[in-house]
Amino acid sequence: MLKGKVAVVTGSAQGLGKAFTHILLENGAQVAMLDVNEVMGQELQVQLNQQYGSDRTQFFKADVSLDQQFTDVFQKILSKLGHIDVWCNNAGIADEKSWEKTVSINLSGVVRGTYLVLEHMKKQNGGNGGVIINVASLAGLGPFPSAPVYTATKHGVVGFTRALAVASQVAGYGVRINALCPSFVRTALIDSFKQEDKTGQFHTLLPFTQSLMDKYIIIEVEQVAKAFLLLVKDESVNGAALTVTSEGAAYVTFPKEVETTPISL
Ligand SMILES: NC(=O)C1=CN([C@@H]2O[C@H](COP(=O)(O)OP(=O)(O)OC[C@H]3O[C@@H](n4cnc5c(N)ncnc54)[C@H](O)[C@@H]3O)[C@@H](O)[C@H]2O)C=CC1
Ligand SMILES: CCCCCC(=O)CC\C=C/C=C/C=C/[C@@H](O)[C@@H](O)CCCC(=O)O
Repeated sequence: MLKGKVAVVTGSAQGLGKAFTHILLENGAQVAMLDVNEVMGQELQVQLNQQYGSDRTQFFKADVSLDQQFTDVFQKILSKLGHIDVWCNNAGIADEKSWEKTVSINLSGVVRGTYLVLEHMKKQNGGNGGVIINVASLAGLGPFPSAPVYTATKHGVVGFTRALAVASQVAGYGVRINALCPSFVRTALIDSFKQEDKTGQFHTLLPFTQSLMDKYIIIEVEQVAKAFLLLVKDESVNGAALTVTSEGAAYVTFPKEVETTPISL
């Protein structure tokens, strides 16, 4: 039960972020929705307030790639809701043509959101601790050939999450940080990634991408939301990467040492 808890979800106007918002509300939390899409965000807030009660959700427009805007909205959320117990860096895009934008949202936006809330949550600053879930991808664990920059951002999210989780444990922040690594999920993002204005030079790999989608079998947002809730609730989990595929959810076991093959120079 998350009654009395305050959660923030970036990219919550649709897709996975909307599903995370629903499951948080179903479990009693109050949710601050943050998204660059103001129209969809405000429409969803009206729907959710009707479904769960008028004091349960608030929408804030913000672009996670813009430092000052994101910081200002963070302060607004804090002043309105008082404290934050759960933070989900979910906002993300897949655009190999505008690859700098992909990096600034998928990686820089995650770092920015994490550092903003960490200062509030960590016990050294008088915080009450909390949990941060960073949405990566299976492409954060292995190469997704048709989207090398997207792959790089998701690998970065996994690495950043795992490193910060250890730092938090060693420093005694009282904050858990975990990565969520879904396979293909039925949202607008994977549809958009079939368009040449998103795939750029890798448009020729579309048949390969489709074969990968067929191999991994597209899953539904609700399946990923259940895994998300597990990371929110299980206070024993820190520094984990939780995969979600058509076969279910599974924690990644990272090798203690990377396997190498010596060569003579
Ligand atoms: N759909 C999939 O197959 C998978 C998605 N993911 C990740 O899940 C996360 C959510 O993706 P989906 O729900 O599929 O996408 P989506 O496109 O359905 O939703 C993304 C949401 O993020 C918002 N957003 C985009 N840029 C933003 C920005 N700069 N600032 C604030 N909000 C912004 C959009 O307005 C949208 O509401 C992303 O990080 C994505 O990489 C990971 C694995 C699989
Ligand atoms: C760019 C569109 C992104 C869509 C959203 C996602 O994040 C989907 C990620 C889903 C699957 C990624 C699979 C990556 C697999 C690699 O680890 C590697 O196994 C692929 C190599 C090809 C193969 O042998 O299957």
